Amino acid sequence: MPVEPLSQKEIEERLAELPGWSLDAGRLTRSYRLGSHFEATAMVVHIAQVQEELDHHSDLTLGYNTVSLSVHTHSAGGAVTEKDVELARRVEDLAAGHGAH
Ligand SMILES: C[C@H](O)[C@H](O)[C@H]1CNC2=NC(N)=NC(=O)C2=N1
Repeated sequence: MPVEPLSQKEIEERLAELPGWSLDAGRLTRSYRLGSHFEATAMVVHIAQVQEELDHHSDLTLGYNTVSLSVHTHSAGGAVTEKDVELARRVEDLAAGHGAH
C-alpha cells in the first residue's frame, strides 16, 4: 500500500511529540550520544532489528560514541511519511534503555 507524504503542518505536529528530532534537508533526523563506542554499536544493532521488523530503513551512522539517523521514504519519492514517524517513535522507545541522550 502506498504511503502518502505528510504535509509540513503534519510533520511539525509529529515533531512536537518527538523531542530531539528535526526536519533537516527533507528528512527526519536525530543524533544520540552514548556512554561508549560499544554501547553505541549495541544501539545500532537494536535499531537495525527494528528497521527490519518495520521494513523501513534509515541512513544510520555510528560514530565513536554517537548514533545518528536520517530517514525519509524512498517509495514516496523521498517525502516524509508516517513510516518515518513510526520509526522515529520506535527508536525513541529503545533509546532510553541504551542510556542514549
Ligand atoms: C522492498 C522493501 O519493502 C522496500 O524497499 C522498503 C525497504 N525500506 C525502506 N526504507 C525507506 N526509508 N523507504 C522505503 O521506501 C523503503 N522501502
